[in-house]
Amino acid sequence: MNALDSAPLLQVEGLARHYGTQPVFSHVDLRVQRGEFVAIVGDSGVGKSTLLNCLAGLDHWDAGRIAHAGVDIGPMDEARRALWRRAHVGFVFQAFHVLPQLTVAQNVALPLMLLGMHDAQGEAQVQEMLAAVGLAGLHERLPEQLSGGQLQRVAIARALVHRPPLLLADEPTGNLDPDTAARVMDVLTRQTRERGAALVLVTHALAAAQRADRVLRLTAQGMQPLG
Ligand SMILES: Nc1ncnc2c1ncn2[C@@H]1O[C@H](COP(=O)(O)OP(=O)(O)OP(=O)(O)O)[C@@H](O)[C@H]1O
Repeated sequence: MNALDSAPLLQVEGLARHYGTQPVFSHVDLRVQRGEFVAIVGDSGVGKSTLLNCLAGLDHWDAGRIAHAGVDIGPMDEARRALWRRAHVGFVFQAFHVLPQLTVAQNVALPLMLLGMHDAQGEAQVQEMLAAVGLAGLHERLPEQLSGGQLQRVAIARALVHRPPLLLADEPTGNLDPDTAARVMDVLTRQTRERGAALVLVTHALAAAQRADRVLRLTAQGMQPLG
């Protein structure tokens, strides 16, 4: 095993972000190992979504460092970061970003298509993922023919289908009834436990946070273990 393989899957040191002169957070440190599930809680507006966007390389930060498997993503230019994100990150957003003109199955297959992996094996992964989130019979439907909770599950299936090593989820069970929420959490935790992904989940839902290995609270001063 070389030094990069033994590095934490995600390592954040001294991260700080502000909007104009308004600080959002500072001194954020975080290490997440492969196969580990970390939940982040915190008051509304404290910067949880902003932090997740930084971890995905979708937003910039003003101080500190983010490394994935030992690779610093700070110096990467936009194009390189986009390619890196496509292969390495599965992101479940609060807004679903499901493409309205594509069917459910095509939406889920999108990451595989972009990675040139949409072959027979890839299509099997699409079907497997749709079944895992409880959408097996709906693959030919268009997004406009789905409920909010079903759309959320399409977004989750799409985030996981290419088996990325880092999963970032922003309130993934926010629009779901308790049974469906539990099922979605099953899918996320299985991907973490069985495939060794690292999962960072932002949530206000106690049921989701209780499944985590660690729960951390984000405040303006940084991140602390809860309890
Ligand atoms: N484009 C922007 N310009 C200025 N301030 C912003 C901008 N986007 C977000 N903010 C502010 O940054 C802070 C962090 O927002 P963020 O959405 O990350 O919080 P959050 O903890 O995820 O909130 P919630 O739990 O309500 O979703 C908030 O106070 C918000 O008002």
